[in-house]
Amino acid sequence: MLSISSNTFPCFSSQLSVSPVSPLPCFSSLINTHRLGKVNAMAVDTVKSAPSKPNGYNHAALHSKVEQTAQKAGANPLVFDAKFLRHEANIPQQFIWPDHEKPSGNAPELKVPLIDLAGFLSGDPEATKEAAKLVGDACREHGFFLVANHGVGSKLLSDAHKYMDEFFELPLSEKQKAQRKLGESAGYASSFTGRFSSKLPWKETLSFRFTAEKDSAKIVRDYLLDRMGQDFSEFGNVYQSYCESMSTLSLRIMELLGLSLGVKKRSHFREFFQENDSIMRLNYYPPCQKPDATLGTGPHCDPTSLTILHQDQVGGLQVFVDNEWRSITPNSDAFVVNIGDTFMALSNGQFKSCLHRAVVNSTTTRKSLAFFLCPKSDKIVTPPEELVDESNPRVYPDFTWPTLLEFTQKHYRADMNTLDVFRNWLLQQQQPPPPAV
Ligand SMILES: C=C1C[C@]23C[C@H]1CC[C@H]2[C@]1(C)CCC[C@@](C)(C(=O)O)[C@H]1[C@@H]3C(=O)O
Ligand SMILES: O=C(O)CCC(=O)C(=O)O
Ligand SMILES: [Fe+2]
Repeated sequence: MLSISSNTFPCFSSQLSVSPVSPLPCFSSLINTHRLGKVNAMAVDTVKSAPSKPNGYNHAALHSKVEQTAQKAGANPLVFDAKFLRHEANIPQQFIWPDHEKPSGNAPELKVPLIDLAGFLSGDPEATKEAAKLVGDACREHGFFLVANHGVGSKLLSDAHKYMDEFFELPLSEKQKAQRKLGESAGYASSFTGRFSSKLPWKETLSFRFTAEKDSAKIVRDYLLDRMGQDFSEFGNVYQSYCESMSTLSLRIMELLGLSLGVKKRSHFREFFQENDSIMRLNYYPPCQKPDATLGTGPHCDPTSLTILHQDQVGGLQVFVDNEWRSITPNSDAFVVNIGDTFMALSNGQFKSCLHRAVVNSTTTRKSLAFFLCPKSDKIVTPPEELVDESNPRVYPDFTWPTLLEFTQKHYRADMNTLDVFRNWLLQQQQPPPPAV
């Protein structure tokens, strides 16, 4: 029988009153885990949720207390070893999501537009106009669309899936050579057992940084070789090429987004992201014997700018539209593209960063490859002036991506309210201090 006694100290309890730059360390006592040893927890909580987005999802119940769990030297952390857990009839309590967030039955399909990029990529003006219109409609409605004839080779895609399988099938100790450290966004994580102490996602992830800057030409390859050793040279080459293709594709999509928003210079957003500093993430969802009790990835809006996702044939991605969860049917010839919070801010709120999640199943491992486009660190996230006027005043204050990234890695577990909470926090920082007494 699983027993957990979590005794977290609310380090930060008052609303919007924390500095995300210097969290106070605060330790709680042991959490006993299902034959998995013990973990010492550090609860770094944070800012509470701002008023929810008007999409009908039950935000009220989703208070955004972040519990980030740190390992204290000498303690055995909770370990998510899918080799064993995939067969367990009873899953550890930490993976059981609250009732209002549990996946419920069948999610009807969401028909998102499939945009054929062939004409646009070859410079056909009519095809470009048509693609920009479809993209614009989808982004104003929910922010999700598919792209086909995207120019990414099928061999590169199948290699990316093949090497991903090989990596995640390695023994846990091998994968842990690339262990992700607390507060960092790169590395291997078996669930987020060292980071959160409840609502754990039923997944393993491998994340790494990609930058389009010329002097970091082999950043992905070098990282993977450095962490995993020379045997990973082909793995490194494949993911270096994959990220380069994703960066190129996302810049083309940025041009379409510029056209559909009607900005004066159609290359505005393409240029903004030219030297992007992005995150590549491999999501590996093992089977789970209690798929209705847990989630592979919890409900969230991506804090990043644009996500380009390739999901395998298993299915599990769901989007919250018109008050219900809807599924996006896998299509191996297409990428799923979605707007993230940072682009929502860049479009002055016109394009939606929509709530989504990934469910798991009891029989089949599922994989998805997510490229999260992010601006270079010094770029100010501010909408072009033509998107701001008297009837469309500024919705979000200026910020830079590293500030939002740090917010999600250290202070606020990304969910459907990240952008609102972040905006309120930024606005609060800008208030003059109260007069001295
Ligand atoms: C900047 C990021 C944080 C997350 C990875 C990228 C973009 C999406 C974020 C995430 C997927 C949103 C859901 C919660 C999260 C913790 C996860 O389940 O993976 C988020 C990622 C993260 O913080 O690691
Ligand atoms: O696996 C999926 O389909 C979605 C994953 C996701 O939303 C994410 O990694 O941000
Ligand atoms: Fe996502």
